[in-house]
Amino acid sequence: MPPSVESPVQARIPIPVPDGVLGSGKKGSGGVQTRPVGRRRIFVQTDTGSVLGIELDRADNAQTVKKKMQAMLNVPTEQTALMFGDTVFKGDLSEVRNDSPLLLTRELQRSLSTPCIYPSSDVQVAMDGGQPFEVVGGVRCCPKMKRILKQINKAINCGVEPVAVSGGLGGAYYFRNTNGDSVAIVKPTDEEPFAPNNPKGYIGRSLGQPGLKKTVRVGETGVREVAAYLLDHENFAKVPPTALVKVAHHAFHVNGASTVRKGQEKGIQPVSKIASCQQFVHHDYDASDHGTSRFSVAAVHRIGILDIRIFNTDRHAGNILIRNNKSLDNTWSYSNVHVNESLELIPIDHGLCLPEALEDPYFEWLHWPQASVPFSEEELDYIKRLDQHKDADVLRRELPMLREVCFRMLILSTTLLKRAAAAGLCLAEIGEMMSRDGLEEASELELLCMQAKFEIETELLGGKLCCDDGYEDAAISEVSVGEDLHEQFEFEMDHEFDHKLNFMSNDYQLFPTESDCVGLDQSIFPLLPDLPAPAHDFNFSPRALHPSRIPLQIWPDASALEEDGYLGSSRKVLDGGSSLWNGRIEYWQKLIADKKSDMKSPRGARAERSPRLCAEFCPLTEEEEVLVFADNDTKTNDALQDSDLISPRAMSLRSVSFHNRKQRYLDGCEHRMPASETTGKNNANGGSPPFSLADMSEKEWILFMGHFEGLLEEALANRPERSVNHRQRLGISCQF
Ligand SMILES: Nc1ncnc2c1ncn2[C@@H]1O[C@H](COP(=O)(O)OP(=O)(O)OP(=O)(O)O)[C@@H](O)[C@H]1O
Repeated sequence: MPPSVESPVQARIPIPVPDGVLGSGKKGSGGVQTRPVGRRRIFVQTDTGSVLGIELDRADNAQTVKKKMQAMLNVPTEQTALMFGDTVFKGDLSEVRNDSPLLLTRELQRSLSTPCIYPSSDVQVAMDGGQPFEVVGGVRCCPKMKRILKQINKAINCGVEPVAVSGGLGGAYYFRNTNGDSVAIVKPTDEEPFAPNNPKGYIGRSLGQPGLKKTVRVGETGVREVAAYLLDHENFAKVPPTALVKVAHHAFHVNGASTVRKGQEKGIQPVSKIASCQQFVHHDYDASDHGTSRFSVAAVHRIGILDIRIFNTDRHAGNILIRNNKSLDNTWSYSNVHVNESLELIPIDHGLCLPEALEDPYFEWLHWPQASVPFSEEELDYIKRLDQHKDADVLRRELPMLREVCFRMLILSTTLLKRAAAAGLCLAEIGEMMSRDGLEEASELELLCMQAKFEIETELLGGKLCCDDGYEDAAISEVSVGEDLHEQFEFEMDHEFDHKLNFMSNDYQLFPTESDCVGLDQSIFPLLPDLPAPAHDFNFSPRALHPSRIPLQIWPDASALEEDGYLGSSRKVLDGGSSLWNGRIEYWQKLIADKKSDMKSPRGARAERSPRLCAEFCPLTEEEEVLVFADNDTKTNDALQDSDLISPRAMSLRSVSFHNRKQRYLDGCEHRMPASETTGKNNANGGSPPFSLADMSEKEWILFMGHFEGLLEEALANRPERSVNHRQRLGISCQF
């Protein structure tokens, strides 16, 4: 049977086997459940949008599928990969489920400027014999959606046309019932901004390449819309029912297609696409048309809680629809907030949530007064009942085409929400922790993540140091696991990220504050804030981060140390692993704080500024050993803080207030990062390069979350009183 040709669809993948490990598990063998092998139909989509419906036989494998694609669509099979989500099929296809859409894409998608090839206009389009609307993801939880789709199918068969939506950057269509009322908004994935068939001129990238937000790929917003609905338990935030559908209609836009191609002539089948389909919500206006101070606290909190969980990067006012429900008319005041209960807030457009890296989120509500009102008991109870690992499993099951890193993002941000809410933070404070303060600054959350990652890499490497250069050990090779798909995404940001991590390392270890150095001869401190930029030929990857290298790359004349023979002996010091390493850092800080006056010679001072070298010069006393290594022992830490043995600045970094740490980090970047690194080369949206959760192995991810939770707890414990911020924000940002 010849394969039928379909229009662009988004890759759909079979259900992965959840492994239950922190909800972050690798997919099972092949990443999919084993299903009985037999004749199946799959959809294969090229990254330019063309789709083939292919009947799979037992004997078929990745190569035979590629050959069929070549025969029908004239797509080259060389250097292409057949994939869904994170999984790449090299041969066997026995685990692919019926109706799974796969993506055939070029293996080396290195550059955003790669020219886009559009579907050739002579492609024949054929229907697969089904209804115009068929669900391919997310409907199991949504009987309401089934009813809506039934209405639409009936209307389409009666000739009711959809209406193109004029607003927004992507292609969207209101589908109607037989009465002509809009019942759903449909957004085809290949009409997203930058996608090949965008009707508004925002084209130029292939499916799978970084999209409008670099951390969400072109063609992958639809599945996120569904994810937001599935995560909105109890319809707490009122996300309208949403499903992923395969829908065929000639009204859809196909760039470069003739009228005939679009199927407007009799006998020509309409194009079908993969799209998100969301219930149409009757509304009066959106939040950009209305003064926000009359929104109820509860309504704002509900949307805010969702936004934090899903790490929404696109909650602008236009994405909150307002319905004036007169039957609920009830106006009341809380503090300075005058609330009108009749205004119902409905969140829409969640295509840019669950990014593949820590973006700068966008929360329109961040400075609304309602966000500074403490959570209610009901809200706290809801947050407490959230289970990020179960949520990740729900998404794995219902939307297996979502990438693993999205599940990690969900786990990370829900963990933040739960911990922060339990610690008494209000919505605005949690939102602020996630938000960057200006384009170039990292958020508190990013800094926590960077520190957690730094700690685990140090830990993994510290435990493995040995011989030779110590880089090619098991720990490092695990760290280096990088899948092709992630490499594409990381390609452009690796360089910046390397620098950022380096600077962070510098900050932690070799960046005393000015007060530490009062009275010292500045000329003997080449590492003060006017430190020259690090040597650019020292551009190691975070994956190859190695404690013994850290001081070298910022040490202006490291070769001199090598000549003096310091480096060889200092390696021994590191053999004890990260706690020893941390201990040396603390000890070095102590030296800076307590022994300033003893630093007589440049060489002596220089040596004492190195945590590795200080161990050679000034071994710890027994008492100091106890104190310095009691990193996680609060009791001892308290005792340490009270004692005069070590100055406050010499305490563990964990006891340094987070804001100070952030400031030092940012100051460090400012002083040390050359202009070319801070401008123009960052992500497409401007700002700091995002922190990626993708390049961690399973083992690292588990370790990472452990460290992250510990650091988060300490950061929360060290925060200033909430009420102070609360009052300030109410007074400054709102007018009533
Ligand atoms: N569920 C819905 N019910 C009613 N109208 C909707 C719904 N979802 C979206 N709309 C309308 O369609 C418009 C475009 O939708 P949406 O904002 O989701 O598209 P977009 O292309 O992602 O937009 P943007 O470029 O603003 O992110 C919205 O401004 C809104 O008026």
